[in-house]
Amino acid sequence: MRRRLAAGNWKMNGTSADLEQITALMAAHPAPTVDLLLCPPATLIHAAARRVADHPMMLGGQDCHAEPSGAHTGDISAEQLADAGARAVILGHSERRQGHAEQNAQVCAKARAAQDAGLMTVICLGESLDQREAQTTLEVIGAQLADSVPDTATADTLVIAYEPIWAIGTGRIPTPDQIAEVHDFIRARLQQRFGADMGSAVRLLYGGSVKPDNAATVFAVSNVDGALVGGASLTADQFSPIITALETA
Ligand SMILES: O=C[C@H](O)COP(=O)(O)O
Repeated sequence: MRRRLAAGNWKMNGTSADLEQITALMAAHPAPTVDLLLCPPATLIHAAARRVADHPMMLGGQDCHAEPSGAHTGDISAEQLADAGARAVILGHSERRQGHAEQNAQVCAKARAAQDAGLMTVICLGESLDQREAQTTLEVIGAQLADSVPDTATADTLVIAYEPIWAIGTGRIPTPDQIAEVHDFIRARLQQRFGADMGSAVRLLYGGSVKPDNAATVFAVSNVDGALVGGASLTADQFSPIITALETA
């Protein structure tokens, strides 16, 4: 039985004043029955970690470098994220793939580094609108999955997030059938590659315009074990009902 996971990605949003949202979220969910992960900007991880000390909420980074240290100005290593209090890291988000030209091989190297640092990895996959319209979605997802996920991944350290690029921040969301098709495909590919036990244990998140009013519909879909939420994770008022929908799904 996979434990569900509600993950929030603040992207490049938030300053120390927004730590109050984390406090409010913990107050609203003192004993969550699903796993919670919040990925604020790196500047807030340490302070956030102090706030969540006595709460099961996990904190995560939004990217890491593949090397543990060195001359990489502006980058952050997985070890540094862990040292700041992170227990997970998002990797291969489409905003990194597009805005920083990240390739699958880089994502894979980062995932290995994150695993070495003891971090859970949330590896993002997703097709563009052009790719969906050209009916190459499964081909694209299959290639990203094969080349972004390291052979050394384990069920405890690997989470996959399916995020169609055209659904991110647009208010446009795939139909339940479209989500099911991709999630079932990812599940089958994981089972083929890693065997039935591990392939069945890896959690699969959907991401892209998840909001309080559509969360229950998304969570009812086959092989959806939770969500990676962007905009609606920025405030406790918006994120809390999504967490509740997952708890009651
Ligand atoms: O990482 C989160 C996703 O990019 C989804 O963002 P969104 O919920 O704002 O569409």
